[in-house]
Amino acid sequence: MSSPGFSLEQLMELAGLSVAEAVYDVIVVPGEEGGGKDGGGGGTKGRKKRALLVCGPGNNGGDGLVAARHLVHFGLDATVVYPVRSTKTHFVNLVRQCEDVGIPILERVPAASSTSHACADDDYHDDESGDDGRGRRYDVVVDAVFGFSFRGSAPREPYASAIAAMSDMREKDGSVLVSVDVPSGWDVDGAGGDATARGVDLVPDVLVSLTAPKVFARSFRGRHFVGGRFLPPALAEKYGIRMPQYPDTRQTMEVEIDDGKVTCDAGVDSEDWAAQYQAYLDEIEVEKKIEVDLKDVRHVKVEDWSLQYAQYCEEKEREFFGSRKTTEG
Ligand SMILES: NC(=O)C1=CN([C@@H]2O[C@H](COP(=O)(O)OP(=O)(O)OC[C@H]3O[C@@H](n4cnc5c(N)ncnc54)[C@H](O)[C@@H]3O)[C@@H](O)[C@H]2O)[C@H](O)CC1
Repeated sequence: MSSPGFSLEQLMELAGLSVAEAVYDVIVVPGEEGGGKDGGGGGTKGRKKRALLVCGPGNNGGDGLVAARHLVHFGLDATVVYPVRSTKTHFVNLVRQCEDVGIPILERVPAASSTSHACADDDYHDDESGDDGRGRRYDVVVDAVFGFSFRGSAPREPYASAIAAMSDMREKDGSVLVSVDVPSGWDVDGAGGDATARGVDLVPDVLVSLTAPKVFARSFRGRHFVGGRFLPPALAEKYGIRMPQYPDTRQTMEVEIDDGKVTCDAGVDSEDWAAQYQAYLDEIEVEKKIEVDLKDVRHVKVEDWSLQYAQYCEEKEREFFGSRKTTEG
């Protein structure tokens, strides 16, 4: 089988673009002040919509950096929080690309606007802390702290505080909270409630699943987009991965998973897709035939993802056909 041949950089660019598209759809209302096609996402009338993107140490954080840049191109005002900067060249470049379009890079999540002026801690009023001192309210906060490689019982600092601060902004400022791939601190194979039990109090309004929804998403109750339109159809077909039928040029589509039932109302063949996707979920749950679902692929290190993915598929193919020969023969 030939490798899909994508580099991590390419996948991340497409993933981040999907996130930006979903964020735009959620917060920019056409015709409203500061939104809509006539004025762009930032609009020429009213103030620009403001996005705060909180980026973690891994590739989930990279998706956030990419999304920030696209949001600026879409006309929004973006600010990035990147507490611990990766020294990998690609990430250094992503930060530079953000700075080149005027995105401030902060080290800490600013206090919610409703508390910032009352905050006794003067740290909150210097550039290092992140608060611009104007009690700025963000229309949307993007949680790109941890994705599918989050491990352990609880997030370590500085991320535990960053996650708590995002929740605070949602509660106190009414910012829309959008999580990238997996809400930070949630168990990718568990249910959302598990996180609360572990003291992670983050409940996003919106989830953008990349490539395919992970297991926890069955219990997610907010708005749910699937993005990351890059899996070659032949590969998806060969391994039974039901991909969304993205409409026209869209990078995302909105879906609904309600008590395990998948529905979606966007685009071409969406009804077929919903049925197929439901079958896929059932299949991976019960049959465990060729397990090339993304739940397993996530254990592959994302660096050199495409090569390892191809090797993984080959291995599964050998296992499947090998065992079938033994059973049949
Ligand atoms: N689906 C796709 O095809 C693509 C998905 N992408 C995104 O990549 C992330 C997964 O990236 P990865 O680098 O493997 O991991 P994370 O970003 O989730 O985090 C790893 C990072 O976090 C640290 N860490 C883990 N647990 C803890 C903890 N308890 N406390 C503190 N720190 C922790 C760990 O040390 C690492 O530094 C996926 O979800 C998508 O968003 C790609 O962009 C490409 C395509």
